[in-house]
Amino acid sequence: MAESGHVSNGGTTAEQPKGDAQFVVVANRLPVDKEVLPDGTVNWKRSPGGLVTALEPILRAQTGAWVGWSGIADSDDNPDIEGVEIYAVPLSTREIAEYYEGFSNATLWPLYHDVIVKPEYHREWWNTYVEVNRRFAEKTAAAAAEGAIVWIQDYQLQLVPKMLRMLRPDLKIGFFLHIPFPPVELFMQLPWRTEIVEGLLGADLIGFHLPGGAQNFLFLARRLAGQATSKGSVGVRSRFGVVQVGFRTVRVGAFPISIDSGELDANSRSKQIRNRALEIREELGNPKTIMLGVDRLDYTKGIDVRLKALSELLAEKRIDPEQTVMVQLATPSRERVDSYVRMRAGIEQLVGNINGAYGSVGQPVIQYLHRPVPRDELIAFFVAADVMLVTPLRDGMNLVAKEYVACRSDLGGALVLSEFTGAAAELRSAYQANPYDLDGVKDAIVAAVEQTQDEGRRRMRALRRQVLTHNVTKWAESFLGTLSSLSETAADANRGVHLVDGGSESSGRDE
Ligand SMILES: Nc1ncnc2c1ncn2[C@@H]1O[C@H](COP(=O)(O)OP(=O)(O)O)[C@@H](O)[C@H]1O
Ligand SMILES: O=P(O)(O)OC[C@H]1O[C@H](O[C@H]2O[C@H](CO)[C@@H](O)[C@H](O)[C@H]2O)[C@H](O)[C@@H](O)[C@@H]1O
Repeated sequence: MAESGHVSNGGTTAEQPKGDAQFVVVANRLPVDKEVLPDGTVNWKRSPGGLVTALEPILRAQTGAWVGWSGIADSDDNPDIEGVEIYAVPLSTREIAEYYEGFSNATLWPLYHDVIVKPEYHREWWNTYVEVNRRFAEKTAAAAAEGAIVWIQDYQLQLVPKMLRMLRPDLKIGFFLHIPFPPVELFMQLPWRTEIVEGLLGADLIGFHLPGGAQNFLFLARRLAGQATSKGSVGVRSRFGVVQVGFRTVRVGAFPISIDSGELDANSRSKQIRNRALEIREELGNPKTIMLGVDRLDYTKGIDVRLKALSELLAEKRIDPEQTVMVQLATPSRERVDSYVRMRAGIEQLVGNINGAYGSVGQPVIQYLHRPVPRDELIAFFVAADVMLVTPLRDGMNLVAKEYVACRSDLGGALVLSEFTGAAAELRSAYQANPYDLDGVKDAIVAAVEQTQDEGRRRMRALRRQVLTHNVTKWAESFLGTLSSLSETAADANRGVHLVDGGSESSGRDE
């Protein structure tokens, strides 16, 4: 890899225009969604995600800026948000097809999620990914003040750290990956694997949800970028890995994201939500058991897994269709990507098959909504659900699992959770199962349905202890605290760390 310090000496220009933001967040999407009211007026609504909730106060407390795309094709909208400078990066229809739907969501997304569907490798998609990442880097360089802290988010922007460092070596740059970082054998498929690893190594701190992702990355930094790295195990918010890039030291760590658990806990206790939860149960025909799934409609989420498990349990009469209703809330997602179109058809066919076989007139076993549900309604569903089904084949974290737990101050309900979510590492008291083992999933569902009240309360208490003490603010503070405190010099940074020399691409495996 071209050592960034070296490149920056030759490649940066003193005249690079600078902005005034001391803290800059860079993400594929802006923190607001455009809403056109019936009278034609435009309103920009804050996006509901946890990332926005956690970062907004940090952005407002200083001169903060957010660089991102508005989510609309060919738009030069640059919304005004009080307290945060917005730097919109416009994307053309072609760029959305090639950078967002193509390279981000039909190449990287399936590759990083265990190749559940086959990743597509197209050179023109890659070229557009490079172009768009460059545009994000340039916008960020223009927004950031001298010495500012910049936090780049996620797989859509993995080249931005290096591009930005070349433009602005004065910045402190953090990067966080919200999806899993794959095992070496899968990552090696990527024709542009070295460029991606080198792109990330432009950061001072690279964060993953889990230590396993951090360790996969360290191996690849040694193997593909030929850099010396630390070899010991990475801890959670501790024992950071080290990559020595020339005179620069890059830290690599695990920072599991969370939710605004306090706010959800408080909202879910309100009388209005409690009443709505009771109403939902009534509307569903007062079944003994309400099961719930809440997901973006994505093949990684294992919606088919839970439907197949339920179908077999109904066939084996281990679950009574007269006493059970499953609600599946599915937000439309990436609807122009082929694999999503196929998956939606498959899920809707399964829902139809199950209702056809086990439902009765006016009483389907599965109630399926293909649309986002307003936040308060979603909270009421969490409060109403006896069994929450979270069964992804692979998921970086899965915030839904944590949201369910935060909403159960009554200590009711049970969480069935795939082992292959990031959340499984923290939510040990859930009914965990391997989503590829259908019998295991079925047993977990039955155990959750049949749990005694005492057992349920014991498990939920333990889950809530974890979720309420580790909220999204703690996540942001632990990442940004680590980034701000990093030592400037390699000598300081590496004190006591044993580094293993890197091998080049052609030298074969070094372990
Ligand atoms: N049908 C839905 N209606 C409203 N919100 C939803 C729906 N499905 C998912 N969400 C919200 O979207 C977020 C999903 O986050 P997460 O589980 O981490 O998965 P991902 O980010 O991959 O979609 C959660 O905050 C969840 O409440
Ligand atoms: O922006 P979209 O293409 O509509 O997709 C929505 C987001 O999906 C991904 O979420 C991930 O981040 C969550 C929070 O860290 C994590 O819990 C989940 O497991 C991940 O799948 C994606 O990473 C985001 O960039 C997207 O905006």
